[in-house]
Amino acid sequence: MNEILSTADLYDERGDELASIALQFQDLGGHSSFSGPVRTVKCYEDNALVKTVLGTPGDGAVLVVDGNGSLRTALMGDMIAESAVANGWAGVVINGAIRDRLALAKLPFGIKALGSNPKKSTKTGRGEVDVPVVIDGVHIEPGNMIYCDPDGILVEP
Ligand SMILES: O=C([O-])CC(=O)C(=O)O
Repeated sequence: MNEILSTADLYDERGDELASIALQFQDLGGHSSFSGPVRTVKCYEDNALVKTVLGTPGDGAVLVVDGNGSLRTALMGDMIAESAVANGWAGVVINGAIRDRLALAKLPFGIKALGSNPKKSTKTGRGEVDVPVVIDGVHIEPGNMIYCDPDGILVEP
């Protein structure tokens, strides 16, 4: 995202055309302002799909991971995040937990997540890729634009 245009400025310009996610995510990456077209993974305490998708070219997209809000296992750590950076992803929004906070904070990457847990996720590959997801009542589809900064998250349908 253009660092000058904040989500608050964007909201003032566009209003309720943009959906705002009220859930209070933490900013855990080295970039706290980021935006891009959405791709999605829906999974539950299993991060094999997150790893696979972030290991493919991101072309500036933001991966929205609907982990159903579980804080019991980490859906991303420093290795997966480093691969995402190398593959050109702009960032991730994880409705769930991450781990390796200290390393993630140093990466040139946007990360919003609910919190952290050192416990690994399973890796069975269960879940879905590029399906519509709902986070805190906001419907998010692959291809929507998402704008993130320290104030919050706006989704453009
Ligand atoms: O492998 C995992 O489940 C997550 C992780 O620790 C990493 O990305 O480094």
